[in-house]
Amino acid sequence: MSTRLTTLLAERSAKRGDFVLASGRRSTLYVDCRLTTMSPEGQILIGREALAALRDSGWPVDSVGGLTLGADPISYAIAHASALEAETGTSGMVRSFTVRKEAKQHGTGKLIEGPFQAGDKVVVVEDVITTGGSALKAVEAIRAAGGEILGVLALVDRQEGGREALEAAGLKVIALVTAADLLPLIPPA
Ligand SMILES: O=P(O)(O)OC[C@H]1O[C@H](OP(=O)(O)OP(=O)(O)O)[C@H](O)[C@@H]1O
Ligand SMILES: O=C(O)c1cc(=O)[nH]c(=O)[nH]1
Repeated sequence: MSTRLTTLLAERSAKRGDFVLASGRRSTLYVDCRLTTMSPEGQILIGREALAALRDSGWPVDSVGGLTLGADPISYAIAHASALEAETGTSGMVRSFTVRKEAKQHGTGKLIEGPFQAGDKVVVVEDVITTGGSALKAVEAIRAAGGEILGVLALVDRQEGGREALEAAGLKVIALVTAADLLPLIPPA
């Protein structure tokens, strides 16, 4: 993990305050990853580093995606980086997709949008893991649609039990940055 990505997350995304989280927990730390993942520099760094982590894992990944919205810019950056890598010749491209929180109520009625295919070997993407509940929701949706889950890739692991919950469900977890990496870089409240 580059110091630059950790620094970007600490400077732009990490906030101290009083926050209610997706799980209903309260926390004095919030990592608004979108401020980093949707920025030009974040897109380049995350695409490059997340793809490198996937390649290092040895997982034969066909596609990446997770529960909208946090996962989306990360998944798309990985797909983009894989296309750039493929231009220089060595590795296969990685498709990206989005898992909606609820199936669309009109049009195609899809829960999973984008070029996901049944039979894909999938890495589930997360921006933040807290309890792991959102990643597990994505895993269920992808399995129900015929995907095979290789593991979970998160930008930030808050180290609050989510990794353990995912591992207990038989899923390997890769995190690019942890709360322990960020906390020393954030000013006290
Ligand atoms: O590990 P968990 O306890 O599930 O918490 C982490 C999730 O919480 C946030 O989603 P949220 O639904 O708040 O936001 P989003 O719609 O902006 O992605 C974040 O993007 C993760 O997906
Ligand atoms: O658990 C959450 O909902 C959560 C934590 C966090 O640090 N950032 C975020 O976007 N969501």
